[in-house]
Amino acid sequence: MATTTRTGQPFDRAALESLMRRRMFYTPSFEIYGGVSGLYDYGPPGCALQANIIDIWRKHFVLEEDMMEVDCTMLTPHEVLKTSGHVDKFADWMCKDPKTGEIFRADHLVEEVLESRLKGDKEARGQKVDVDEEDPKKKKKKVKEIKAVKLDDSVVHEYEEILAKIDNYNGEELGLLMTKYDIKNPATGGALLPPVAFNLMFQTSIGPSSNLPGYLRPETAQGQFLNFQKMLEFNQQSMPFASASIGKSFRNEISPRSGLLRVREFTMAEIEHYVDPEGGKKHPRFEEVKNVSLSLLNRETQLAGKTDVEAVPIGKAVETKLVDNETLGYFLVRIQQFLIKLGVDEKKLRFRQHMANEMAHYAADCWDAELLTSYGWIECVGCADRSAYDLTVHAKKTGAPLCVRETRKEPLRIEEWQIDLDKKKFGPKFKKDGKTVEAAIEALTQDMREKLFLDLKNDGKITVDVEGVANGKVELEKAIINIEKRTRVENVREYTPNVIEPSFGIGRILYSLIEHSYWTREGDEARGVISFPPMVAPTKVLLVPLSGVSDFKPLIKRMSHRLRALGVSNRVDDSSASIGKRYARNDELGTAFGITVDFQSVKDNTFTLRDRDSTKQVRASEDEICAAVQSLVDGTETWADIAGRLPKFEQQELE
Ligand SMILES: Nc1ncnc2c1ncn2[C@@H]1O[C@H](COP(=O)(O)OP(=O)(O)OP(=O)(O)O)[C@@H](O)[C@H]1O
Repeated sequence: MATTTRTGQPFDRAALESLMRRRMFYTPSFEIYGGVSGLYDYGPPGCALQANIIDIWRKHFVLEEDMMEVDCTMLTPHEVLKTSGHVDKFADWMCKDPKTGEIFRADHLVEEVLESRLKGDKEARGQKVDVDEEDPKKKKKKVKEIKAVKLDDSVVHEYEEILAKIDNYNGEELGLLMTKYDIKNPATGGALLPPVAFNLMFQTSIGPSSNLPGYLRPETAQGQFLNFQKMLEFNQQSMPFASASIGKSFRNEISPRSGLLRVREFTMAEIEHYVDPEGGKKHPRFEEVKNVSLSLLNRETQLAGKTDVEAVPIGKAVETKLVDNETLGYFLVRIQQFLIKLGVDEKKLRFRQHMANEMAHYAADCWDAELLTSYGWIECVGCADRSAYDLTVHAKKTGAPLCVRETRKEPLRIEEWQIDLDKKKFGPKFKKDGKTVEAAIEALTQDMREKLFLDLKNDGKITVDVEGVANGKVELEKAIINIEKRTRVENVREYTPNVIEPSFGIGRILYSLIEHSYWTREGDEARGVISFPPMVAPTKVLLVPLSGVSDFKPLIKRMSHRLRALGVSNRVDDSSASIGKRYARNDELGTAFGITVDFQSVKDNTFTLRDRDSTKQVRASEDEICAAVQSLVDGTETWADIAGRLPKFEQQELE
């Protein structure tokens, strides 16, 4: 997809990809062995960038929202993921070419084929066509592959509608689409088998005896749910509260693609915010954010085959029930604020609501924060209201009380039908079936009890359906059973909290942020610049001695030491390259500032400080420069503030 940089230039993905490789932001894993698709290693700038993103995430969420962080294991026993539903349902649809053995992810294949036909239609109508490919050779090939075939307007509309809701189809529906639109192996034209489910979890066995099957976790959430009771206790039984976790997750993606955007091992940061389901899932801090507008792409728009977004203040979105509740709305705003703090381009951010089929059956509402990149709109954060599903299924399976018990302010008086059994007669009558019969009686609904009360009154005996006993029915006489309406006083309220879950893919955010921050500075040769906010930049300061003169060395050493003591990362470039070249090399890495040591520095201990984006410089004393850098990095001042109060340094020829 053709996108533009922050300065309005056409975005050149090939140039950025080459920069990423050259400067080792990230690189394919096991490359000298030929690599494995969907696995990447991060190099020094990538690691520093990721660490800074995670650091800001911790401050923005864990610290600001007083969350409880946990670090749970990645190895997870089969039983846990069976209970959560992942063993049966965590799957994508794949289809196989029986002739070549090639495997395609069904929804991606339908998407690609329809998109390419739409491109062919554009070509046939003489319109400009974008080709999504970083490798120039492959790009040329792809352009050649586009067949200029004009489609009927109605078919164009159908294709657009399908593409707008491509995440909404199950395997059967994808199979029908493939038949209806004659979708085959794009390379050979060979017919494909119907889509089958492929579970995305990596299976393993824990321990030497291989009798404890397990998986590498596909998300961090389950570990958090299983610790719910302990965390509630840690929080002095007080609700609402949230846990948070950062760590690796693993998914055996059918066709990893688009660099860091679809990989098989990635860092996730997830929050599980537990809320009382009664009272509309209010959030105590909603008032603070209610006027913040978000760009929302709602479900109805997508169902109509459109992608128009609407800017809506979250207060209004919750009031009109477009967003299900305050807590979900609060987190959508906090997610937006976090992404903008990182330096994401606000114009390339939208929140897309999940369609009914796309959401898990138990979810009340779900929105994805999507970022626009040259690969199209990419889901970077999912934010779902998972209702009480997870805690309920784990509690049911294990018997652990994953619920909240609260003393009621006012005791609750409940009128109800109660049943008493005369155990002395009941036991001998039912013998070995006693427990089964008792359980069936216990499980009778209030309506049923009322009916049985009348039967007992009128006939002196009742008949109860009991599964697992002969005939499936038992008879009980007045002498054994008594049914009465009584008042029960409940002092404690017991409920299973609902969960709002914001789930962040750190790699997707990191890559999208790099795309949003990258541009090229025109000059003798165009040079890449990555304009990360100082707080996010992998390295904050580049220290450059004007030349190799030995007088500069102690000053550089001292400055580096001082900055380190302030917690400001810095690197020295004392190579023989020109100052301009040295700055340019670091602009590519996103290094926010440059400090130059020159002859004047030796004389009066003043230094120049250069801003990466504007290339403007100021000159001031060592103390002033260090203080300025610190406030720029922690975000208390901007470059405009610094340039406004420190003397300008005009010697641009240093560039
Ligand atoms: N294969 C992957 N590679 C990188 N990040 C991923 C991958 N799968 C999921 N994520 C990240 O984890 C977040 C939460 O996961 P979630 O289960 O909601 O994703 P998903 O809906 O399965 O994603 P998709 O539909 O793109 O496969 C996503 O928003 C995304 O940022």
